Amino acid sequence: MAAARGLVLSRPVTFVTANAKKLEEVRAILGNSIPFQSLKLDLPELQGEPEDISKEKARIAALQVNGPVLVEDTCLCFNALKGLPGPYIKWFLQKLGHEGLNNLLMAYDDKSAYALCVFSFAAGPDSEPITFSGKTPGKIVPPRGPNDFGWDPIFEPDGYDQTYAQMPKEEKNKISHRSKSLALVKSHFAEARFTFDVKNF
Ligand SMILES: O=c1nc[nH]c2c1ncn2[C@H]1C[C@H](O)[C@@H](COP(=O)(O)OP(=O)(O)OP(=O)(O)O)O1
Ligand SMILES: [Mg+2]
Repeated sequence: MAAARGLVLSRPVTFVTANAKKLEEVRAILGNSIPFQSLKLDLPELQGEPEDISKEKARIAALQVNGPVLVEDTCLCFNALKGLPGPYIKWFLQKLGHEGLNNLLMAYDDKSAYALCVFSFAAGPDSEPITFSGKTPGKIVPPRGPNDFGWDPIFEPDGYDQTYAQMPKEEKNKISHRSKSLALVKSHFAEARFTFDVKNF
């Protein structure tokens, strides 16, 4: 029955990430719009363009899970640095900290930046992943607010006088790179009329 209406996923989608904070936000943003389970795996990451990195994560995840997966890769891109650190932000943050990231822009007047989240969905190990990108523009500022998620304290989205870290979670989740990307994932699932074979869950 369901098969005639669209692609049937015989298993729930597994969101694969090693980052508990990402998972928390994805849960809050998706609610029960897409049933998913999560798996904590630190997937290897290619170097290159954000979409390619995200797609490759999805391929590896789908092989490991042997079923439908969602993954995402998040970038923080400084316009003065032509988009860097971009996908390498994790290592820049780890080595330089918030202050060092601010210092990278010391030589430039342009402190503008954007947060980019690229989700990839692979229906299984033999399917080509599809990507969904969400971008939120802002600027890099000295850290303000709680230091509990990555570079949130140094990213002030355009139109706000608070950093991501200072904003209430619901507010961040309304405007974030992650929520914009997930909005596209949701509409893809709605349009593709994915149905879930519930008895297999
Ligand atoms: O909304 C965010 N607000 C602040 N910081 C954030 C956000 N989202 C990711 N981040 C941090 C985590 C990591 O330092 C880097 C992205 O790297 P990225 O490879 O995508 O994340 P990850 O390795 O922590 O988890 P995963 O296992 O899903 O790859 O930026
Ligand atoms: Mg990662």
